[in-house]
Amino acid sequence: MIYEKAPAKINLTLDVLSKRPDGYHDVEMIMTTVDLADRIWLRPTMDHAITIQSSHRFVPNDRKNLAYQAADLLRKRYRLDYGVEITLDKNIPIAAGLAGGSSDAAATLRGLNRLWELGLSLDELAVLGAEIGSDVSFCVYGGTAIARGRGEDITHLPAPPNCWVVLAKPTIGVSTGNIYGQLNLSSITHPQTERMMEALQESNYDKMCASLGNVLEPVTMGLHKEVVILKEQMERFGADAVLMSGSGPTVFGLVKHESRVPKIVNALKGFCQDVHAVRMLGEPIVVD
Ligand SMILES: C[C@@](CO)(OP(=O)(O)O)[C@H](O)COP(=O)(O)OP(=O)(O)OC[C@H]1O[C@@H](n2ccc(N)nc2=O)[C@H](O)[C@@H]1O
Ligand SMILES: Nc1ncnc2c1ncn2[C@@H]1O[C@H](COP(=O)(O)OP(=O)(O)O)[C@@H](O)[C@H]1O
Repeated sequence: MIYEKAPAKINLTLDVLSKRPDGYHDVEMIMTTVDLADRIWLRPTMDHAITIQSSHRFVPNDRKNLAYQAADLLRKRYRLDYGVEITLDKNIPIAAGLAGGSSDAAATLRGLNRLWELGLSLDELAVLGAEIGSDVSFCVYGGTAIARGRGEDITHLPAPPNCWVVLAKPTIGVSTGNIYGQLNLSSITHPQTERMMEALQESNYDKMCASLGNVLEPVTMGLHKEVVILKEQMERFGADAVLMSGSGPTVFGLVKHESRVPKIVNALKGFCQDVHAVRMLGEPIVVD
């Protein structure tokens, strides 16, 4: 039995550069992993089937599950007929902008590479991951990186300065495709991606806070007032800087001083069920 941890990501920046002929968008986004993770167990079976067991009733247990698609892709690409039972212990909120499904797929690729002794590098797994979804390549490595192309072109960056991350997800789901579809490219205020990269190089917390930006935030906020309210509340209760992650609806707040975290968490819990206070992970996943 193989165990893998599948951490969530947040977007420190998210810029959209252009719409592509294939329907996707060219993006430029800085992502980092946080210590909120799904747990995945991979158990070999004799029946040549891929099965999914999940602790969460809204997670599909068939081929719609991104972890299933990861196993299926490896089996087809390397002409294998091994059976595997994939058990998912979900902790990352679903359809939240935190890449939970993508991280499960990435962890399944890493884990099956070990279980089936395929000898693939992380770079090779990241290329395969791009066939499953735009965020899977980043999730194969974890850590901190700038992602370009449709998200699959990864350049590693230094870990962010240490701080707390308070995550809060309102009880609405958003469709990533719908949010990209409603973006008006001619009226975008681009985030300061270069400045964020400098902040990470310099390990400058204040500069990192001042450089947060996500062009999808106004789109999701225009559709869901809950996100606007949550961001305002997090700022009011004392987070140093607040941004929506990915296509949302999760909002995260950066907090330098640990003593301020309980007050923010308790205040948010009054009107939002899904609240987590976690640390940045920041460093890439290490494989033996
Ligand atoms: C917005 C981001 C930011 O990290 O994440 P989430 O909010 O989903 O976590 C990503 O770009 C989401 O990546 P991912 O969730 O893997 O998206 P995919 O399954 O590949 O695509 C879902 C849909 O989003 C749109 N899409 C996605 C990526 C991209 N670069 N351009 C797009 O236009 C397309 O309409 C696509 O059909
Ligand atoms: N392993 C998985 N965990 C969560 N959701 C999954 C998984 N596999 C497929 N999905 C589907 O993907 C959709 C988006 O899931 P998720 O990755 O949690 O969101 P996001 O891309 O916004 O971070 C969900 O609606 C769900 O039906």
